[in-house]
This record gives sequence, structure tokens and C-alpha cells, in this order.
Amino acid sequence: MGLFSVEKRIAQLAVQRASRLTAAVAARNSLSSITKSDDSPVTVADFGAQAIIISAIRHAFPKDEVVGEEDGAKLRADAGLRENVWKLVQDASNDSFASEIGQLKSADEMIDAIDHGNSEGGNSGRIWALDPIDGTKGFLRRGQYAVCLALMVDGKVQVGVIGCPNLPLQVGQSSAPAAGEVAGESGSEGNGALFTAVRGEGAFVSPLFSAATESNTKQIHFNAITSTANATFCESVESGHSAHDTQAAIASALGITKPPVRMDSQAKYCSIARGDGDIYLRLPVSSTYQEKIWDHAAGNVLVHEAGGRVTDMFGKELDFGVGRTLRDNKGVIAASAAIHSDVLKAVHQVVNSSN
Ligand SMILES: Nc1ncnc2c1ncn2[C@@H]1O[C@H](COP(=O)(O)O)[C@@H](OP(=O)(O)O)[C@H]1O
Ligand SMILES: [Mg+2]
Ligand SMILES: [Mg+2]
Ligand SMILES: [Mg+2]
Repeated sequence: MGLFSVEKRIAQLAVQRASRLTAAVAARNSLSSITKSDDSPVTVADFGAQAIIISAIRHAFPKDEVVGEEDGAKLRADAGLRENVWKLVQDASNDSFASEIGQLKSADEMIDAIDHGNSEGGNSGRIWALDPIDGTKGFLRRGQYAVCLALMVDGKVQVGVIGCPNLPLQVGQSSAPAAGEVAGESGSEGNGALFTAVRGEGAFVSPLFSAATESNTKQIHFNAITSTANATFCESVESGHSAHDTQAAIASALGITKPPVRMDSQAKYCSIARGDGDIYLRLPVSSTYQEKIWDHAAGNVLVHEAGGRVTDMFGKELDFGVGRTLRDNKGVIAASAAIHSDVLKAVHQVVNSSN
């Protein structure tokens, strides 16, 4: 048994249960959202998934802290909303894993669990980083989204688990996006991939909606690419989340002629980690925005374990131990370790010439 084998198991079960909830909501004819104070959307599925995952962590590791994206204030203030989320949580928790990850008993307990994601983070002890739905905008447009959970110990990510309900399990399946297309298609056959990495033990993919076994779990790696000209790069769908124009200039400096694959969420980290793409560029659009740790923690260890490297736009490692945000970093550059330094050179060239 490897290090963190229990943590890995609990994280997988929790992400799988939460993904069943998000997929149940996605199966509805219409999806609605509430607007948060920063103008970004949140849905019943974000709240329900956060409740399920935090209650699983508390059941298995009562002393651990959690940095979670959402909080329970809106549910405390709105009884109708609370009941909607509680119904979803109960339905999704109707499985045989209660002995390992527990089961919420009431709507009040559910809100307490959501609010337990209020850790300030930091570089000491065991802290989980949770994004119950990463890519809520993708979820709403029925594109890619991801349920993301990572365990940090003393500020370093050791375990990462990412559920991608709308991502094909097999690379190159017909529902996979072609270059230049927006990834999507919820509910297609063969969709639902669970990505798991433990530091030092490799990166793996297995079906999201069935139990992970030795036979259905496959190790994943970056493409063995040596020339950046043949690379495929990916970026956010949202032009407000990263600088598409700068990224296009970097791609062209690398000799890349293929158009970018645009995809919401940490499904981008998953895609490059299994060789369905090579480079993920996330150059900041604003000088004040701080990336959130839950948007990158799980993907960080996944990429590392698949043979990749992740830094910020200046070549610095991402520092997950400084709080809820990556305030000491700017932008994110992820690529196969073999070409990462070439990508960084192109980033410098483009960024310096535009200053
Ligand atoms: N101005 C900005 N710059 C970078 N990221 C931003 C941003 N505004 C929001 N985000 C983050 O971008 C995430 C989605 O990433 P992507 O663009 O790769 O799909 C959002 O996660 P949530 O959807 O969990 O809120 C949100 O945290
Ligand atoms: Mg997010
Ligand atoms: Mg989110
Ligand atoms: Mg959000």
C-alpha cells in the first residue's frame, strides 16, 4: 500500500458521489444559476457537490481543514434553495459507501459541511483544496466542467482527484473535441473520466461512474513530443479568464499552426496529462486577479505525475501554501517537461515585446 492510499480512496469516492449529483442536475432540461458577489455564477450542483465532499473528508479525517470555493450563506437565507440542494444530496448519497465516507443527516448538517470549507489555507498541516464544480460556466453551457479535490500537506499538493463527467474516457473517441472546437456534449455514451494522482506514484484514469478497479484503471502520460511546432495547445473558453490574444502570439512564436482547443475547467490539465493536447496556456487578463488554489491544486500534481511541468508565466513553481489564492504567482504554463522550457522562452519573448 502506497503513501496516502486511504486519502486517495476517500477522495475518489467523494468525487464520484459528488459527480453523480452534478450529472443528475445536468440531465435536467434547463439549468439555472445564481450570481455571486464577484459576478460569477453558482448553481445548486456546486453547493451540493461541496457538501458531499466536505462531509466525506470530515467523516474520514475529522482534523483536516478544507479550502472550498463555496459557502453556505445563500442556503441559510433561502429555504427553497436549501431544500432543493438537500434533495439532490440525499439522492446522490444513496450508495453503499456510507461506512467509508458517511452520509449527511439533515439540511442543517449539510450547510455546516459547506461552511467547513472556510480554511484560510497556508503551509502547515493537512489542508484539502476543493472546487465542487470547476468551470461552472462550462457546466451551464453543457460543456466541460470538473469536480476537483486535492490534499496539500505543508503547502505541497500530494494527492489530486478530478472527475470530468462530460469528458470521454478514451482519447480520440468521436465526442472528443477537434482542434478549434469547443469541447462539450454532456450525456454522450462513454463519457465520464476520473483522474487520480498521488505524488511519486504516477497519474491514472478510470471510469467516473463505476468503481475503480485494477483492470479499468490506466496509467496516463504526456505525449512524447520534442518539437513544439507539432504541439496542440489548450486554453479557457472564457476570454475573460485568460488572454487569448497573447496566447495566440505565444503559439505562433512556437511554430504552432493548429488552432487552440478551448475547454472549460481543469479538464485542460487532464487532457494534456493523457496526451490529448500538449500545452495549457493561462496568461492573465487582469493585473489584479489572483488565481484560486482550488482551480489548480489537483491538476498540478496530475500533470507532474504524468511527466509534465507547471509553472507561472515567469517560470516559478505555483505556491499553494500562501493562502486561498496563488498570490505569489502570475498566470499558469503547463506542458510536457521536455518542451516546458521552450514554451517559457516563447512566453518571455512575446510578453517582453509587448511591453
Ligand atoms: N479574471 C479571471 N482570471 C482567471 N480566472 C478566473 C477569472 N475569473 C474567474 N476565474 C476562474 O476561472 C475558473 C474557470 O476556469 P476556466 O476558465 O479554465 O474554465 C473559475 O472557476 P469556477 O468555475 O470554479 O468558478 C474561476 O475561479
Ligand atoms: Mg474553479
Ligand atoms: Mg467552482
Ligand atoms: Mg466559481
